[in-house]
Amino acid sequence: MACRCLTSFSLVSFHRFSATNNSMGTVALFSHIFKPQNYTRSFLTSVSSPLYRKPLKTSFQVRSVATPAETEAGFDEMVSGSQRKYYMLGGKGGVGKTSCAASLAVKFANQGHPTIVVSTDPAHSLSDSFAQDLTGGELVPVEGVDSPLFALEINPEKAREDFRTAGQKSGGSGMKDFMDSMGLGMLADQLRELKLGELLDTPPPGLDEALSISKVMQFVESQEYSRFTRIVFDTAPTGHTLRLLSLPDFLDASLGKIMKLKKKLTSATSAIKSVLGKQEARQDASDKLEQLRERMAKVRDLFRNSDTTEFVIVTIPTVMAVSESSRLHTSLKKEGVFVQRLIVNQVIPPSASDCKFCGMKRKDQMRAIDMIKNNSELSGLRLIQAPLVDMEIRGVPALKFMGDMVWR
Ligand SMILES: Nc1ncnc2c1ncn2[C@@H]1O[C@H](COP(=O)(O)OP(=O)(O)OP(=O)(O)O)[C@@H](O)[C@H]1O
Repeated sequence: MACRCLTSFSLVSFHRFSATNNSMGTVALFSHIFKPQNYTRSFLTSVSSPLYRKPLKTSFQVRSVATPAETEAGFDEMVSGSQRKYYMLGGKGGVGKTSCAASLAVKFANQGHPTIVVSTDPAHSLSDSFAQDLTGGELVPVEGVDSPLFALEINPEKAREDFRTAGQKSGGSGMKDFMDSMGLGMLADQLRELKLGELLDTPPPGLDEALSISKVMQFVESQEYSRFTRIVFDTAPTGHTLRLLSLPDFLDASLGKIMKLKKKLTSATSAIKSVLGKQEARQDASDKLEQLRERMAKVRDLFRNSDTTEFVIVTIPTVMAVSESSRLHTSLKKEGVFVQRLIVNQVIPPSASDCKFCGMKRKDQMRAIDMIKNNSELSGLRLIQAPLVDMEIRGVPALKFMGDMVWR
């Protein structure tokens, strides 16, 4: 007999409706279904299609995953207030970071927040998730949402290429332009002046993160972005993201060293010049470096300000993913980054069928969830369980569907 244990969260009906209705009709259908009071009746009517011989006991299945108060995300609190808010979603590869980030962005936009969703993952999947072409490294409007929602896939491939070609341009002016575009032009000047040009010859490790940081600096400073009240980051798997968060400190320290070196060189040169009687007035470039340091400090403070920024850890109920999430939380705490929510994604709903595989798998998942509850790093976080659905979550209506399950 076919396994029907996941059909309580079935997207099948959604796809079948999509084929015949326009997308707005589909959105309306799903917002109706996912009002808690409508769960039972709507599911019974929507999944009791010829595809399914018997009506499913959906009320039992849905409620058993979704009812405990501790599993609610507290979305009201996330959506309240017009102050600019940053949400970073991160975790192990493949756990559903993009789906959770995209669904959160759709939900914010549908609640009236002009929103940007930014991917800092070099292997982007925002375009796949929204089923729209969002590539190109620029803000692209997402279709099918109520308030402005823009997506941005930061393009590290292009940045690396630009880096290489910029270095080859005559006089290094290309490199200056490139670094300027990242808000780091001053650094290029200083490196060249200090004859540290070779540092600019090959793309340094961390260039992807530096690009993301430069974007964050633009969000903080530029008028162009000031109207957006929610910015959601779909981050890269753990290692990359930790580098991203520690980069402002690293750059700050490097800039500090460069400034010290520069001061030494400047005082040595001016001593020689004064001996030779050639004291000349010159702009104090250290001021500009100092400016850059201040901007870095702003980004660092932004990451660590619990009033404006929250990191949401996404995981799945496996021992390996839970262990990594625990380590991630330790590192985030060390970085001073505020975390209070943990999404456990792809939880198999309790099965009404006799599928042995699903039963075993669910037991295994429940053990991993117990592990979370007993883990000193994770037990204090608000645990949000998101069910495994039986189809890929792609396109705005599907993301809205997911958002209404996860972000309540
Ligand atoms: N709750 C869910 N039920 C079913 N499928 C899901 C669920 N969450 C995510 N998926 C699917 O799992 C796959 C991976 O999801 P997603 O791209 O969001 O993960 P990710 O953590 O961002 O991955 P990566 O680390 O590769 O960027 C996608 O095909 C997505 O549709």
